[in-house]
Amino acid sequence: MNIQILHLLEGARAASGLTVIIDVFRAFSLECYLYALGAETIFPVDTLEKAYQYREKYPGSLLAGERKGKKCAGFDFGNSPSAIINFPIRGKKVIHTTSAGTQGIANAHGAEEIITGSLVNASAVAQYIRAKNPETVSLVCMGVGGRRRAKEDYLCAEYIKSLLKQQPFNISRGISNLRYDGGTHFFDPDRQDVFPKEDFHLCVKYDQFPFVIRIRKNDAGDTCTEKIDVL
Ligand SMILES: O=C(O)[C@H](CS(=O)(=O)O)OP(=O)(O)O
Repeated sequence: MNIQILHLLEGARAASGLTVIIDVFRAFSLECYLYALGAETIFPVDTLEKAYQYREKYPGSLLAGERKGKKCAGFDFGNSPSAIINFPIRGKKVIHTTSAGTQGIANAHGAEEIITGSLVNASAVAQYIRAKNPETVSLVCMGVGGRRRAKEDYLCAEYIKSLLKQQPFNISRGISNLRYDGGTHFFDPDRQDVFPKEDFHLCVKYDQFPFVIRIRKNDAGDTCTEKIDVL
């Protein structure tokens, strides 16, 4: 198994084989929490226009996501896991657009298969890959806005790689360091309305979900996701 770690939007475009689009803060952590709360499916989209269009197309659906971290106009919620915990999600379709994570999915044209990656389901991702045993695995770290590298996504990629290679890895120490490099904005008192510290804690609870999120097309040909239990 050839494992490559790629970065940002250009990394998504270069990805091949079984591709894991990684976004720890916060897109794919949020999606795991949405599925854990019973979401029926999630539509990851790149543009706001498509998000609003899908809301019309799929009556009763919810809109989630951000631009510059902030909830978009007319959306039901932003990109914050802590904000959805008490929201009635069960059975809902959720349309999700973000600056980095969902852009990675939209740009991974060369991938054979796409799943999402985050610390909260990292072991499940590794288990899924091991079971499939593909020739090539691309771990794509989406970073900040898909344009600037971020420590948390690289940490997640290295962790998944270590699990695949069955090599020791100190994930707890890596997570402790994120508090000071990668996740500092969650501890800025002036930005708690957009990046609450609860989100940091929810996004770094590693290996809590025993499922992966796989990208597929629905009957209408729209890109959506499905939750696959693996552990
Ligand atoms: O909402 C987030 O945490 C980020 C904003 S940005 O990429 O740091 O500008 O979006 P995401 O797509 O989840 O990385």
